[in-house]
Amino acid sequence: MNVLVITESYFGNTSRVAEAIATGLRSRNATVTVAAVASGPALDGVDLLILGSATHNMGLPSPASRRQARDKGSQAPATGVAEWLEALPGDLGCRVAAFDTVTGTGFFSGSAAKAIEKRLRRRSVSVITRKSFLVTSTQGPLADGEVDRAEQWGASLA
Ligand SMILES: Cc1cc2nc3c(=O)[nH]c(=O)nc-3n(C[C@H](O)[C@H](O)[C@H](O)COP(=O)(O)O)c2cc1C
Repeated sequence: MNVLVITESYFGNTSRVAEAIATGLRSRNATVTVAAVASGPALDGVDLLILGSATHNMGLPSPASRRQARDKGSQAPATGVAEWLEALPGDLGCRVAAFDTVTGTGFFSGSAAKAIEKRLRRRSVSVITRKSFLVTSTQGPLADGEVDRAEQWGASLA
């Protein structure tokens, strides 16, 4: 199975989760590529697409939230998952899962993965599953056990 994991990460935590997901998938013999969304990854030959993003202002990062992240010291990419999805053709032609990183798990924390699911639903693409991973602050690090949880989630997707 060919898997592409795409990440939008500002302080490295979402990328760390993506690598752990990839480790889990590879343990089940999947072929996995992890790519930053700003590199404009292509979907050719992909069986499973896993989209992951930091949660900003309860949803997907925007130009304004990227500036806020930059003010907090991040190396903010100029573009993200929202823009990448916008540029895609209607039918992605593969299964899609989504994940995010959040600083809280309550309703008011929001979820970038949920926003991804919503955007895809508008174009009649369903997300097979989504998961949130907890960071201890805006800059991280990830909460205890989240890397293991990400690895297990990855393995479960293969
Ligand atoms: C501008 C901005 C807005 C944020 N808004 C939220 C939010 O609404 N909910 C939340 O749980 N975390 C929020 N966060 C914290 C991010 O979730 C956290 O920075 C991110 O998960 C870290 O992942 P990264 O290292 O991959 O960027 C926000 C962070 C920034 C910079």
